[in-house]
Amino acid sequence: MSHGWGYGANNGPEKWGEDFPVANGPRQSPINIVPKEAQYDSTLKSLKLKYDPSNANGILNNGHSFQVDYEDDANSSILTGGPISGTYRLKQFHFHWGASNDRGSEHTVNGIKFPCELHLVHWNTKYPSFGEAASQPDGLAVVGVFLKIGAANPRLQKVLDAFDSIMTKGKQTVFANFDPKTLLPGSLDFWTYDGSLTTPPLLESVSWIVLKEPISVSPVQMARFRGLFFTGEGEAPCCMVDNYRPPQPLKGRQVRASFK
Ligand SMILES: COc1ccc(N[C@H](NS(N)(=O)=O)Oc2ccccc2)cc1OC
Ligand SMILES: [Zn+2]
Repeated sequence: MSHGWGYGANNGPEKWGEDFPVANGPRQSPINIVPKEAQYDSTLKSLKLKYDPSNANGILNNGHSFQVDYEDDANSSILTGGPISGTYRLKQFHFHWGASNDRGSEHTVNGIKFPCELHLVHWNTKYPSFGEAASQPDGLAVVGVFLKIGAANPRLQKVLDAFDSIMTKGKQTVFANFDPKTLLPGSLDFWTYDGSLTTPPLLESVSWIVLKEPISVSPVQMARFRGLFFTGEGEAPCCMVDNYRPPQPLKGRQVRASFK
């Protein structure tokens, strides 16, 4: 794959293994979650997310999704508890979505795809940086939240309102004072398993924490996600849709549940 990775026919998930052989590794993500096969683990702690809204530091169209970045030079926006030990700092959050409401999420539940999935990416502070942590088996923790079609979600509004400034690849704009905790559902019940980044470099360093309860998104709000572009200004426009990797083989991994 001479050109960069993406989600098209020539550079999409089926081709990533050419440049990133770990694509066929033992702990790849996402996966299909089968609740009946998940084992309840009473030793799992409750998830603790403590975010400082003032750490929000801009929103960027990176050509694969859009991401909201967070200052991570102190333990002010952190994840603890759940399946992880120690303290993980929030680095950024981003989304994956489909061209239509029948697809878009990366994880699936009993084979069901959601229209969108939110990822909050955190790194283990036992390592000096995100980059260092990303190469360690216990380096990252990503909280995944499903979005399902329903009433318009007012919590998404601030993110959606920034889209006009980040329509094309490489565009970024100011994005301050935002608490991603407002994007979480009422219940923090979760499934957890050992996995990887779902995009190149597909590093097998992620403790996945997928929340059972989805949050809502309206059809109109989903249409706004699809108005973004993979391509840069002045290039032939290609709508930013279907930026998800399909589920990968479980390869014997156990999925644990924090709830009965
Ligand atoms: C802070 O640096 C990184 C952060 C994240 C990811 N990959 C991340 N993987 S995921 N889906 O498993 O969270 O996916 C994307 C997908 C689209 C846009 C941005 C992140 C990769 C990073 O550097 C390589
Ligand atoms: Zn992601």
